[in-house]
Amino acid sequence: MIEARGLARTFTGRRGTVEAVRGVDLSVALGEIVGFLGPNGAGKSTTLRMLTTLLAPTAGSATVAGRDLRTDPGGVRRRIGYVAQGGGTDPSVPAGEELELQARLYGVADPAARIRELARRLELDGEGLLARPSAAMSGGQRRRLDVALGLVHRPPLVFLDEPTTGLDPQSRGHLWEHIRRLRDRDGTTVFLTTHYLDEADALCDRVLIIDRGRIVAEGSPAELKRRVAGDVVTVELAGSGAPLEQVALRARTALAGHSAVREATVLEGALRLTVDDGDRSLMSLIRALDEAGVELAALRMARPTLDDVFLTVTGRSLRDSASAAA
Ligand SMILES: Nc1ncnc2c1ncn2[C@@H]1O[C@H](COP(=O)(O)OP(=O)(O)OP(=O)(O)O)[C@@H](O)[C@H]1O
Repeated sequence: MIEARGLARTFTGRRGTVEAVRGVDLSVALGEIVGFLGPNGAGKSTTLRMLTTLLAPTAGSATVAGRDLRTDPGGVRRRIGYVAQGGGTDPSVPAGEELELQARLYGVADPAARIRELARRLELDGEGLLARPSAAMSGGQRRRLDVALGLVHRPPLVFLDEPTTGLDPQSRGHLWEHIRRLRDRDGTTVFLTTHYLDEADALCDRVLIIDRGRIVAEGSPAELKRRVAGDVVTVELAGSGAPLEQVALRARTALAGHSAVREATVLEGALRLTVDDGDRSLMSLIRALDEAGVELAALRMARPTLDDVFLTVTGRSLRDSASAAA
């Protein structure tokens, strides 16, 4: 659905040159929900604006929905939907009229039927809702209207720029459901940007992490977390009279040669392990400790977050970078 090679964009202004996107390669397959994750200013919107023909690349090439970005931008536009950050509705125009105008712009065959269908799917069919201007809607309703506008012409590929920014947790979860249904029911490919770690994790089949204009990691959320960070296992020990620190050191020695253990630290009388594929290695860790006569009080496994992944590949926390730039 998307193949981009060496996509780059430089902005030159009075304050100098900004290399917003520095040679991005990416592939998106049919029917995937792909998340573009990165801190503020990483280059997400610039990449999205290039892929949607709104901004000309300084270098590189891309095929989007089967059309060449440079030679056939009109073809790309007809085949994609784009929902901008903050949407594009006129706050004073009734929602139904906005949808109708959009349907006519794209030459949709039976606009009224398409609008009814979209309103039903995106729960905009409540009492008098389409007669209201977006200024008189809740944040969640307005966002669903933005998405409906991007879908009027049934595009096989839709771009969503920070679709849930500013929404309360309930409305965010609600919109995620709608986005999943787009994929599951219509096979629509979704490419979205976000700086929410939990959103990328919960919603996306695949995540591309961008930092300072470059893609620094990609994979499914589970793959990324497994590949880059391992799992964190905390082993609490039963002393049976012996000082815990001593038992912890014995436990560490027992696991020193274990193939899944990457790192073992004694911390406040417990053993903290970073292990490969915790799900599979947990049983053999317990066995090794048992064979060494180490008595366990409790065992906890925590999954690394996408922030751990970002930390591993960039040396910075995405949370800190995001709040520092905001
Ligand atoms: N028109 C422009 N002129 C100059 N610099 C720009 C322009 N648009 C973007 N930039 C710069 O390019 C870099 C990338 O911006 P971009 O908006 O793509 O980041 P982003 O990852 O989408 O951030 P956010 O999460 O805040 O939307 C930033 O340093 C930004 O200041």
